Amino acid sequence: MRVFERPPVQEGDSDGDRPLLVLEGVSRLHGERQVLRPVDLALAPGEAVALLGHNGSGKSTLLRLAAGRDRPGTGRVLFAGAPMDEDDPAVRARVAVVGDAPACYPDLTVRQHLELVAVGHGVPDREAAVDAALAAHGLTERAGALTTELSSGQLQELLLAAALLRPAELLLLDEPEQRLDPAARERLARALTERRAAGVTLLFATHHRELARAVADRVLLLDNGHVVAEGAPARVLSP
Ligand SMILES: Nc1ncnc2c1ncn2[C@@H]1O[C@H](COP(=O)(O)OP(=O)(O)OP(=O)(O)O)[C@@H](O)[C@H]1O
Repeated sequence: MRVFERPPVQEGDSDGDRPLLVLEGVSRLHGERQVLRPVDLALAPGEAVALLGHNGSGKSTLLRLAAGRDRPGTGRVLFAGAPMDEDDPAVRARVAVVGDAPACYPDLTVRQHLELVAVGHGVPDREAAVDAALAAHGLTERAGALTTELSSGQLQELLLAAALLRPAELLLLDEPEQRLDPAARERLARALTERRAAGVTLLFATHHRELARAVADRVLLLDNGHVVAEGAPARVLSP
């Protein structure tokens, strides 16, 4: 069943058609094993691309390289025309990442964690923005809980809420649907389609085809480190 409808893509901004994120011949070896074959990928501003593939096919590897969290064996990653550098404050201000390792402040409550993110990124009308983020991610009832007291699904909601609360031009998400129940997955799909409609560029790995269909303009199918198919979700993903 088709659960989510995708809104149309908005017109691009003044950067025109210049890609926001480019991977040029990016590959990765682990020891002797080539876990990612050379990949070329360009994301236009406002484009949403989903990475799909079996466990171990190379999705997280590609995302870590795209985020500048890992260095490619060959090739290079460019963000807004310059080499991707995750330590560059300008890049940090423009790129939000939810990786495969949860990172939270253990001594803060859920609300305090989101407030800190909001302060750090200069979110306007902070209190209302935090309230909206709590509601959008099903966390209103848990606002006063310590982050260490959350269930694994609630923790994932918090990581997503923090990434989506702050302004970002590019969102890099590794299996954002992990540990979420069906209602939370629907909230996630809504939140991502809203960001996409607002012109945010998205690159995300997922095992959930419905999420890819709902959110992505383009899908890359990975198999054993190779990109084996690329195109519109309706073409690449079987019904
Ligand atoms: N640090 C590492 N050392 C050695 N091999 C690694 C390392 N990290 C990843 N790999 C290997 O690289 C391959 C790709 O892993 P990756 O995590 O990118 O896959 P994935 O598509 O994200 O899988 P999943 O869907 O299970 O998250 C796997 O075979 C994995 O074992």
